[in-house]
Parts: sequence; structure tokens; C-alpha cells
Amino acid sequence: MLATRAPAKINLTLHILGRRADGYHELESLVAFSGAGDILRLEPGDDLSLAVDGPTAAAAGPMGDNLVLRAAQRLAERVPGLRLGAFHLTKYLPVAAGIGGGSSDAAAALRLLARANDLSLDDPRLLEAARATGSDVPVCLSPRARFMLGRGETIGEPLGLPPLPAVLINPGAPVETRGVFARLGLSPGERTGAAPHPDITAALGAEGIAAALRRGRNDMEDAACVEAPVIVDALAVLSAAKGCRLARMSGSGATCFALFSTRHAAARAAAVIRRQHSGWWVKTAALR
Ligand SMILES: C[C@](O)(CO)[C@H](O)COP(=O)(O)OP(=O)(O)OC[C@H]1O[C@@H](n2ccc(N)nc2=O)[C@H](O)[C@@H]1O
Ligand SMILES: Nc1ncnc2c1ncn2[C@@H]1O[C@H](COP(=O)(O)OP(=O)(O)OP(=O)(O)O)[C@@H](O)[C@H]1O
Repeated sequence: MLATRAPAKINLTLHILGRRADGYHELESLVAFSGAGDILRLEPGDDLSLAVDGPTAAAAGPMGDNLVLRAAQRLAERVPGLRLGAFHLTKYLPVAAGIGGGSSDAAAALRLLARANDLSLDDPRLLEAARATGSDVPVCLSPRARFMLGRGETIGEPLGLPPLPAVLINPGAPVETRGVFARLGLSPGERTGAAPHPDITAALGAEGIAAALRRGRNDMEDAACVEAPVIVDALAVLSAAKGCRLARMSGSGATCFALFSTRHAAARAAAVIRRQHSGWWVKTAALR
């Protein structure tokens, strides 16, 4: 039995540069990952199957539409004789939450299939299968902080950032990615003229990175707040937390994150928020 984690993807920044002729939006996004997330296991074999359990399994939708199966099929189309097998997904991450749970599960499936078939993680067919599965899947293939460009198909080198102490909160409203993009109101071919992305390097250190990130944005935040007004509350709660260095939404929402100087400050803030909002999903993380 092979196993891997599928961590949450956090868009530390999400700049929308425009809308391409093919309808997809062109992004510049610095992405980082939590430690914890879903767990995916694979018993290698001839036939492809999937079982899903865990606290958020029901929300993940019909099994046949699961991105784990889609990713496996996209790789099988590209690798003749690919050995498949029985996947078992234990789902912990909130669904339709802006943290790429399904995309991270799909990327995890590709990593496990690579191991089962002695394929290198650098095999270009893995990246092609990831691109064909969804926009967020390529960046999740090797989950380390890096830039994501284009519609998500172009991935930068890992930045080797120091772990960033954070709190993630999801206020419980599922948000459909497509609807938030549509609400931006960009026409195919239109550019936004967005301000350039701040330089981010490991040499800045955790405090310097938080300061530089404050000069960046999530360009989907306003549109997502119209779709799910509770995001405004989530951002206010994080901004008011003692020691918060930056509070921002991830992806198309509704999950928001805050950065802190220390793990201790993050843990303290998470405990306070949990007490005040018992229905919210609240996690500490060291984003990297
Ligand atoms: C918002 C982000 O989470 C930021 O990381 C991603 O761009 C979304 O990635 P994703 O959920 O994997 O997106 P996909 O499943 O490929 O696409 C869902 C829908 O979002 C829109 N979409 C997605 C990505 C992108 N760069 N431009 C878009 O306009 C398209 O309408 C598409 O039909
Ligand atoms: N393994 C999976 N886990 C969660 N959702 C899945 C999975 N496979 C397919 N889906 C479908 O994908 C949709 C989006 O779920 P997901 O949790 O990946 O969204 P998200 O966090 O907003 O993603 P992103 O940040 O990439 O836009 C769900 O509504 C669900 O029907």
C-alpha cells in the first residue's frame, strides 16, 4: 500500500492579469502549502477504483466525478500499460473552499501512480496529465511554495521560503470557482493592467516576506465577498487577531488565512477564533 498527503493549497497572492482568448484568466500567484490535508492511499493493481471516507467525504460530490479518478485516467491516456489500482481517499479539507482540495488529491494520485510505475516526478507526462485535470493541479504536483502563471499551467521553481506560521479559517460557505471568475466581468482578450507583483525571495525572511506580501493582493476577494458575504466576517476576525501580520482570502474563497510571527501566536489566535466561531473550520499551519 502506498500513501501520500494531499495538503491544502494557499494562494498567498492571486493577481489577475487579464482574460485570455480561450476564456481562462491569466494569473500570477504565489502559492504555498499546509502540512496537513487529505490522505490518499493506493493499492496498485490492474483496475482503477476509488473509495472515499472522512469528515468531508459527502461534500466532495459523486465518486465518478472525483478528480482522483480523472487524474488517473489522464495519466493512463499518456502512459501505455500504466499500472492503476484501488485508491482510498480520506477527506479532511473543506470542499469548494479555495484551497484546492480536489486539485491536491488529483496531484497526490499522480504522485502515487508515478511511484507504482517507477516514473520520475520529472516525467513530462505527469505534468501534462496534471494540466489536463485542472488549472490548480500542476502546482500541487510537488507541493512547495512557488509561483504559478498562465491559467496555472506554468510553474516556477520552489522558492525555499522559511515556514510561515499561519491560521486558516473556513466559515462554511461553499464557493464555486467559476462563478467568482465570472463576477470579475472580464471579456476574452481583456487585460487588467494590474500592478506588478512584489519580489518575494527566501532571503527576505518570514517577517520580510509578510511585509512584501502585504503589497500584493487577492484580486478575487471582492467578487467572492459578494457571492459569500461571510468572507467579510472571516477576514475581519483574522485581521483583529493578536499578532496578525496579514489576513487574506485564498483562491476563489471562502477560506482565508492569516500570517503570524510565531507558531505560538498562530496557535493562540486559532484557539480564540475557535471559541468565538464553533461552526468554522479553524487550523494552524506552517505554510511552505
Ligand atoms: C482560483 C484558483 O484556485 C487559484 O489558484 C484557480 O485558478 C482555480 O483552479 P481550478 O479550480 O483548478 O480551476 P478549473 O477546474 O481548471 O476551472 C474551473 C473554472 O474556473 C475558471 N478559471 C479557472 C482557472 C483560470 N485560470 N481561469 C478561469 O477562468 C473557468 O471558468 C473554469 O471553467
Ligand atoms: N477529491 C475531491 N475533493 C473535493 N472536491 C472534489 C474532488 N473531486 C472532485 N471534486 C469536485 O470539485 C469541486 C471543487 O472542489 P475543491 O474542494 O477542489 O474546490 P476549491 O478548493 O475551491 O478548489 P480551487 O481552489 O482549486 O478552486 C467540488 O464541488 C467537487 O464537486
